[in-house]
Amino acid sequence: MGLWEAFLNWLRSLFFKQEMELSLIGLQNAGKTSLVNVVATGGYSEDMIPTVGFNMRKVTKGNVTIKLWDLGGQPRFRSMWERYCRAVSAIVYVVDAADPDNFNISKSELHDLLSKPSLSGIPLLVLGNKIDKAGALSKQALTDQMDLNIPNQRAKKLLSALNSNVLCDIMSFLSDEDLIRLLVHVTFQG
Ligand SMILES: Nc1nc2c(ncn2[C@@H]2O[C@H](COP(=O)(O)OP(=O)(O)OP(=O)(O)O)[C@@H](O)[C@H]2O)c(=O)[nH]1
Ligand SMILES: [Mg+2]
Repeated sequence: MGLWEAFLNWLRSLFFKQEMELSLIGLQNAGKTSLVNVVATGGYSEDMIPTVGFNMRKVTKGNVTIKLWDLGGQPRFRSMWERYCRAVSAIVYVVDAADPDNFNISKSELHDLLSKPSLSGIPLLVLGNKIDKAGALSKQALTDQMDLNIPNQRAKKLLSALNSNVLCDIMSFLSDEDLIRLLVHVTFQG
């Protein structure tokens, strides 16, 4: 980063507090609450209980405050997903990349959600979790599996989403290690 740009960023940071809201969704056991815990406290535990309904957590780092809606992934909670995604800055869809038995249902739930007119235009980040496990799909394989290969028009939007502040700020919350563990694909629905 150039000196001038760094200076401008510093100046900006004095005046602007950024706030954003994210919704974490995906099937049960995908690792959403674990991700929230990593972002909020850096802690990770194998001993988790399924989320009933939803949890909300606010995390502040520097000038950025992120409100995280962590939704339950069991079938009985999925009808709430849309309601909690309507007004957010970005949707984070978490997939267990090492659970082939659930890829199809995860894909259909994701595409169901993406077909909702109320959610068009909201950036979507698809995270392939559990890539530490044997047999976890690679980024490309998961992209194919989830049917996220997007035509040219969308690909352009994908690039603009990648460059957008919102997603950059989300990224800056995660350590390199978490990112490598989690990041699979970013796309943009519009
Ligand atoms: N191996 C491995 N296990 C993980 C990872 N992330 C989460 N888990 C485990 O997956 C299990 C489920 O994690 P949760 O975070 O509760 O999953 P969830 O998506 O919040 O589930 P619901 O609340 O039911 O929707 C826990 O036993 C976690 O320890 C990961 O990156 N690798
Ligand atoms: Mg949970």
